[in-house]
Amino acid sequence: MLAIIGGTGLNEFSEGEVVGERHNHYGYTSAAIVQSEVAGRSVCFLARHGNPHTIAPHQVNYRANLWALKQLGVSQILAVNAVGGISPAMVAGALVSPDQLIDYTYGREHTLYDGSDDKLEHIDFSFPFAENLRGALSRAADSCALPLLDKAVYGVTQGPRLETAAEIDRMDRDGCDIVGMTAMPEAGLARELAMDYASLCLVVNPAAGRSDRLITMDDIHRVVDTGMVKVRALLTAALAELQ
Ligand SMILES: CSC[C@H]1O[C@H](OP(=O)(O)O)[C@H](O)[C@@H]1O
Ligand code: HPA
Repeated sequence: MLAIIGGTGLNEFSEGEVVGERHNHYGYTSAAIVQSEVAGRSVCFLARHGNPHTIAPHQVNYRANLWALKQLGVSQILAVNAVGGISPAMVAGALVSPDQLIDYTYGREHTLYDGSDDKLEHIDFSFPFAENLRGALSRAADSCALPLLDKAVYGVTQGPRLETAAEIDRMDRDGCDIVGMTAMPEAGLARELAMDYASLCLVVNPAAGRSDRLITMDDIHRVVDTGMVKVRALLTAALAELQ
């Protein structure tokens, strides 16, 4: 089974049946998980920030979300993320499938190996995003004639505030191309649970200090409104690729 985790601007993917439990031993999932048929396959959808969108990125219960998806038999996750653009190619409106990440978050419940049982594994995380899913996204982008940038480092910040210009300069020096607040611990937990995970990012603003304007939510929402139409088309085509 494949799951889509929607972020800013993607609260619903399609109508469907509520499945699974909202509560597990990690607490409550962000929202009910909804299952439906898309492109001839069964897909689960979970709204990361709740529906309506009220949960801040540092307060998302990533462990409950990932655990609940695993219990439903999910083995592949396509995550949707709104991000800021750092490097010049990452302009507002661009679609990006990152191949690497750097985690700048802190204080989040970021692992299932928390001492609550006797288990401990040090998972390999050299390549955080699954190549089979990234390949499907690239083929889907070709079939929809939608440009998709498939090499980018996603820097994950704590939020919910946006970054300072100096923080973005530092992230640029570190090699980050895009910045968001949610890919970790989500991607790490997916790996701990042996689920393939890839991220489809929509660049919704130039990162702090990367344009001559301040960042406003109005500007972001304008990009989200048009960009999510492309995201939905690309996801639907990717699901067909993954049959
Ligand atoms: C200025 S919008 C910030 C918000 O959008 C992104 O969320 P998501 O990855 O769930 O689409 C970013 O990480 C922040 O949480
Ligand atoms: O500029 C940003 N910074 C962090 N997260 C974001 N999510 C969308 N835009 C941004």
